[in-house]
Amino acid sequence: MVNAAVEKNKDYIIKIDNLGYEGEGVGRINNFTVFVPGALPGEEAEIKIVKVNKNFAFGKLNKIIKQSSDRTEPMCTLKRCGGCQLMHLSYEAQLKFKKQRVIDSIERIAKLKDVIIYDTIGMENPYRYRNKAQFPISVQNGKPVAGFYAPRSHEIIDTLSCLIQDEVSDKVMDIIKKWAFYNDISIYDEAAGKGLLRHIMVRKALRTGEVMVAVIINGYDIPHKDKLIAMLKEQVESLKSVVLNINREVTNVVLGQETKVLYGSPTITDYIGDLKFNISPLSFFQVNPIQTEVLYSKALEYANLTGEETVIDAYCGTGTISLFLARKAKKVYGVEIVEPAIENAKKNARENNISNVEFIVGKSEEVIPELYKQGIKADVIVVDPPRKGCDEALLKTIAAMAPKTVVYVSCDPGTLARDLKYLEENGFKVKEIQPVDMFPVTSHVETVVCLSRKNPDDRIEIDLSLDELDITTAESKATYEEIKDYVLKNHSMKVSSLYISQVKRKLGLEIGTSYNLPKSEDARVPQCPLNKEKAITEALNHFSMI
Ligand SMILES: C[S@@+](CC[C@H](N)C(=O)[O-])C[C@H]1O[C@@H](n2cnc3c(N)ncnc32)[C@H](O)[C@@H]1O
Repeated sequence: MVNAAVEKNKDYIIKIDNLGYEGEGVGRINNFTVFVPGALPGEEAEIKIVKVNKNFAFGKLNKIIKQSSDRTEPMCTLKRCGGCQLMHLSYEAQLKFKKQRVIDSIERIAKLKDVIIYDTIGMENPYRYRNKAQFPISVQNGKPVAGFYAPRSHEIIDTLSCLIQDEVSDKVMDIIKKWAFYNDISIYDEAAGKGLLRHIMVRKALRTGEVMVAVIINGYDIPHKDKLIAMLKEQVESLKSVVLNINREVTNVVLGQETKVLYGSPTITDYIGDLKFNISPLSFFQVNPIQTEVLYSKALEYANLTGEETVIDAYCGTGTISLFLARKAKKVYGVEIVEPAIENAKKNARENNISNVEFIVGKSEEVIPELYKQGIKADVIVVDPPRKGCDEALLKTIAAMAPKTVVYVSCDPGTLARDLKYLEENGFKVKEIQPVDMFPVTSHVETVVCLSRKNPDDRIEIDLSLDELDITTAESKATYEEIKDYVLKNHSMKVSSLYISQVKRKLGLEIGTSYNLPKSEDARVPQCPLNKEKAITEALNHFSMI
């Protein structure tokens, strides 16, 4: 693309002003925004422009002319892996960056001023903290490779040792690559949708040391499985479970719905605090067990329970937060969409002798309005949604239920700020915000927020009929603007709200009423071209909306 400000393949000198949300340096050339992965604020660098969009460009770092005092030598030797965006930034500066990201979203999106936002709680050792590794597998030069994708690409960077994973995952990846190579196991080709071996997942329980290996395949079985099990048993200490996960779909989603046990148990066990949890391959379990204790303690503190409260834990996964809360509350309802996670949650409650908790399978935005309809009103509601944030139907129900406290646990400051804005406008006050570093050396930020009802004596201050609650919506909540930004940034194309609506409707997602689409696809209404449809579909995938 020709652009008056910058030219592709040309070298420039740039001053970096700040860090973008994905950890890239951001500066301006001729008043035009340029993202430079690897560059830091305060640095002056020589870069080559590698991509030019209408509103911004990407530069490749050639040489640092003036270095930031926050720069550190990354401990990892992989230069092009897209896994850790901030390893070149001192840990102290990473924590500041994460706090600033939260402040920016709260001010820019939620438009809230004078909110207490604490410093990010970091880790003593910000390496080897993950309890779950999940790598795609592919073939390069005739050999299997596994690792993160290079940034903005589907090229796998073969990772012999990943410094944010437990050492056991390095060992398991090596064993499976060797087993696949020597036994001529076919490897999945993403473009063709053919081949057997797709992904490897390794989970290790921090406290018990138990290890689970999941082999994700585009098929129903693997040849030479006895050899694989023998190799794993011989070399992996505390191997508790080897499973096959069947994923025959042409999709970016890693795990399929069907799992078969090849060896040992279908679950592994770990502890958070003194609570014991069963974890199955499909269930969500926080990946940083040390910081999970910090996060949950904060959530419990914010819930401020006396033993008399009815609590709802929306998006409860395997019931971890629910069980933490149950010991201090009268009754807890946990709601989660993944059925095996709810089965684990029920088992977890039994094994921890906790009986005042009820787990319900379903979408929070459908189940919780239904509970409200049945007359159940929570005193405290905890939400811990995926990145796309809370569905509006759930937020409406929270506003109608008017609990005295809402605790919002979030892994995306943008959607968090959007939802806080809604809650502030509908009866709640944001009291304080605590970022917790769950994902050191990456650009991801986890936050826990305490909100209280603005008028504590007026329980139902929002006149909201249940008919208004769109409890059937399956639509998640990346905004149209977020989808447009994604498409612009990744495909250099502008897409209209109309086109997004058309694609969402085609995919069976509901459309916000404000777009007021015609009942039939009138020939006079412009139709989304295929290339834009593909880009929008990718964005919807990215935001986990499909
Ligand atoms: C960020 S995780 C939180 C899990 C749990 N609170 C924890 O700390 O382990 C989000 C969870 O929401 C679940 N989920 C996603 N969409 C959902 C929905 N619409 N309704 C209920 N649960 C949903 C996911 O399966 C996942 O378990």
